[in-house]
Amino acid sequence: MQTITTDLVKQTIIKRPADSYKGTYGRIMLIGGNQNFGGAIIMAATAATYSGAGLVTVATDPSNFTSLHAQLPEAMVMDYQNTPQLLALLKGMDVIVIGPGLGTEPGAETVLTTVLTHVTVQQRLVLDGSALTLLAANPQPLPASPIVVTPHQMEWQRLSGLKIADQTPAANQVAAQRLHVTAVVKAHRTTIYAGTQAWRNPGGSPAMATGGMGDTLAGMVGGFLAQFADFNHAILSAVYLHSAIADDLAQTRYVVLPHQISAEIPKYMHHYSQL
Ligand SMILES: NC(=O)C1=CN([C@@H]2O[C@H](COP(=O)(O)OP(=O)(O)OC[C@H]3O[C@@H](n4cnc5c(N)ncnc54)[C@H](OP(=O)(O)O)[C@@H]3O)[C@@H](O)[C@H]2O)[C@@H](O)CC1
Ligand SMILES: Nc1ncnc2c1ncn2[C@@H]1O[C@H](COP(=O)(O)OP(=O)(O)O)[C@@H](O)[C@H]1O
Ligand SMILES: [Mg+2]
Repeated sequence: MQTITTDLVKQTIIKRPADSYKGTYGRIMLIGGNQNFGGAIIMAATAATYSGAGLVTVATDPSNFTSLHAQLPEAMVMDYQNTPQLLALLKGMDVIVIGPGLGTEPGAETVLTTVLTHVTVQQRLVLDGSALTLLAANPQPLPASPIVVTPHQMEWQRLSGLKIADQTPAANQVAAQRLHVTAVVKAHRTTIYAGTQAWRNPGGSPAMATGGMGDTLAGMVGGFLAQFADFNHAILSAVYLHSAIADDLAQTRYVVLPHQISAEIPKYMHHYSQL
């Protein structure tokens, strides 16, 4: 297993060409946030936007529109239950993140199925949180698109069938290959599996153990995938930076909040782009 290096991150986060515009940096849709978990999709969308995604659309429960806009006026919104509009907007997306705060009610299952059956091979897909729990409870075929899943250990148990105690690197690798996904198995030391390759994230601390920390990572992964061509390197760089920022903040803080990480992302990306 390789450790993710700063070299990989600095090679991934490149200087922006002068002759570029918002379309250059990707169109991303983040889908989730039911009436109870609006914060999750707000945190994910904030992370995607602060990661530099060019155009951000959030498909969520309408009860979240105002709070989302108060936090993130850069984002566009739509009602995730409006299937015709969802299908129309999905077509133009480069990246789709689904799951943060989506919940597991039947309506959420319908949204997930709509996305899984319409996403194209050109689109990159991030499956997190409730999307993984729904998939595990009711397996359905995954599209041929590049897919990354970002489970915590219980979500990975549900999805892979591996009990937490059995989630060894070798078993995780086999499971990721069987699912045809890149798997970011989150833990104190997160490990990432893609085909025959595996990486270990060197950072992270218990100061990160706050609700929304994974939602923020899912948004960062989506934001990086919207901009950086190499699929796995974009994912690895997002995982690395998420915990690197948290570790720096934790030097003077007992707990690090997800939105504090998002606020730091542009500064850290600038730093790595200059190296
Ligand atoms: N502000 C918001 O809107 C927020 C909304 N959120 C959204 O809520 C949705 C549900 O996501 P979820 O992760 O909260 O619940 P679920 O999938 O049932 O997993 C929890 C179960 O797994 C167990 N467990 C064992 N190991 C574990 C581990 N390493 N890490 C974590 N859990 C571990 C754990 O064990 P226990 O804690 O009981 O010991 C418990 O039994 C999802 O859409 C998410 O995006 C959240 O992000 C919070 C902020
Ligand atoms: N003790 C810890 N050490 C390192 N990282 C941690 C620790 N606790 C939590 N994290 C990180 O926080 C995130 C938690 O993700 P997740 O459980 O999905 O959160 P949520 O769904 O509430 O947003 C993961 O990136 C995980 O690696
Ligand atoms: Mg989560």
